[in-house]
Amino acid sequence: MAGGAPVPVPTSDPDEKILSIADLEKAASTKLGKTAREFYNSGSTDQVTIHENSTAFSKYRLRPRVLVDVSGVDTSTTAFGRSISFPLSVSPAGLQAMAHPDGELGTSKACARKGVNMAISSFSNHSIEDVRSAAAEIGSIDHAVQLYTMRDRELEERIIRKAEAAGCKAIFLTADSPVLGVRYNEWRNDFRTPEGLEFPVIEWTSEEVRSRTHDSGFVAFNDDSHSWARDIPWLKARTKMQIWIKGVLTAEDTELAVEHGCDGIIVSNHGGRQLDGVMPTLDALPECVEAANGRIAVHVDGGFRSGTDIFKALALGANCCWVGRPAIWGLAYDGEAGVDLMLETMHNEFRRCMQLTGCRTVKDINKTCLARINADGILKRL
Ligand SMILES: Cc1cc2nc3c(=O)[nH]c(=O)nc-3n(C[C@H](O)[C@H](O)[C@H](O)COP(=O)(O)O)c2cc1C
Ligand SMILES: O=C(O)C(=O)c1ccccc1
Repeated sequence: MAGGAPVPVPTSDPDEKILSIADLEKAASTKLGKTAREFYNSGSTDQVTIHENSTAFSKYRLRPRVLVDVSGVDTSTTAFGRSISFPLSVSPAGLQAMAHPDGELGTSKACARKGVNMAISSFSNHSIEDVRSAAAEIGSIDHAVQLYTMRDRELEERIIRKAEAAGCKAIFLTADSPVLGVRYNEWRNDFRTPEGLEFPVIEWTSEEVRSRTHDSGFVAFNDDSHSWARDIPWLKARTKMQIWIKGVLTAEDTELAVEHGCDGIIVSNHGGRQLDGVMPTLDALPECVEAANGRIAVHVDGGFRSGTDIFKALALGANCCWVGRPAIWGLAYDGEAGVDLMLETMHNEFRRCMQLTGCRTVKDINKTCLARINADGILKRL
C-alpha cells in the first residue's frame, strides 16, 4: 500500500502516560479538591444511572469485517448541517473555570482545533461571545447554547439575542431538570462555587451565586412549570436558531419533539445527575431512534469513555455523541491542552475501531456491526 492515511500517534504525556479516558479521569481527580471533585464526578442518589451509563456498552460486542481496505478511513460526519471531524462533541457543563482557569475558553479552543462542536451551559463562567471568539481564532465550529426554562423570561430572551448575535447554531433546551436530582455530595459538602467565578450568561455575580447552595440557587433560577405546549412555541417564536431537546429518554417524548417542530434531541439523563434509576442512555437510544424514524436528528450523551463507545452508539442509530465529564477532566488535568488530549484520545480510538471493524466511512457503521449479549448470556445479532 502506498500513500494511505498516516497512522496516528497518540498524543500523551510521556511521564504520566495518559493513554485513555480512564487514565485522564484518575490524573484529573487528584488535581481537584474533594468538593469540586465530588461535584463533577458524582451522580445522584445511589449512583446507579451514572454507573449503568458506562457499563451499558459492555452488553454489546463488535462484529468486525476483515480484509477491507481501510487505508483511507474517513471519520467525519455532519452535525447541525456541517462537517465535524468525528461524531463527538462537548456537552454543556457549567462551572468549567472551577476545574481550570481556561474554563470554557479552553474547551472551545480545543473543540475548534479538533473540528468538533460544543454546547455552552447557562452556567458558563465565560460569556457566549468570548467562548465563540476563542474558537474562531483557531477554526470554524458550531456552538449550541444550553437553556433551562428560566423564571426570568426577559433574561432568557437576552441570552437568546446574545447567542444569535454571536452566531450560535442551536438552543439546547434542557428538559430533564425541573428541579435538581438528589445530590448527597453537594448537600454534605455545602457545595458553593469558589469566590471570583463569573456567570456572565445568566448575569449573576459571583456573590449572588455563592450566597445560595447549588440546590436553592437552581430553584430560584429555574421554572419548574415548564411544558412542551408553552415553552417550545415560545422559543420558536423568538429565534431562528435550531431547537433541540436535551434529556429525552423515551419514544413518547421523541414523538413530541417531532410534533413540536424541534430539530433534534439529545438522548440524555444528564450524566446520571438527575433522576437516579432511569434507563442508561445507550439502552434508551434504540427506541428514540425508532420513534424519530429519520425525521429529526438523534444525538446521545452519558458515559462515553472510549472511541468504541461512540462506535456502538452510532451502530444503534445515533447521529453523534457528546461527552460532559471527560472535557472537565481534561481541563482539570491540563487546561486547554488536557481537552486537546481528551479529544485526540477519543478520535484516535474511534478511528482505530472503524479500521478494525472494516468501516471506511461513518455511514458504514450500522446494526450489522453489533451483537448483543441477552439475559441468558447468549450473543445475538441485532
Ligand atoms: C459538572 C457537570 C455540570 C453539568 N452542567 C450542565 C448544565 O449546566 N446544563 C446541562 O444541560 N447539562 C449539564 N450537565 C450534563 C451534561 O450536559 C451531560 O448531559 C452529561 O455530563 C453527560 O454525561 P457524561 O458526563 O457521562 O459524559 C452537567 C454535567 C456535569 C458532569
Ligand atoms: O450540576 C448540574 O448537573 C447542572 O446541570 C448545573 C446546573 C447549574 C450550574 C452548574 C451545573
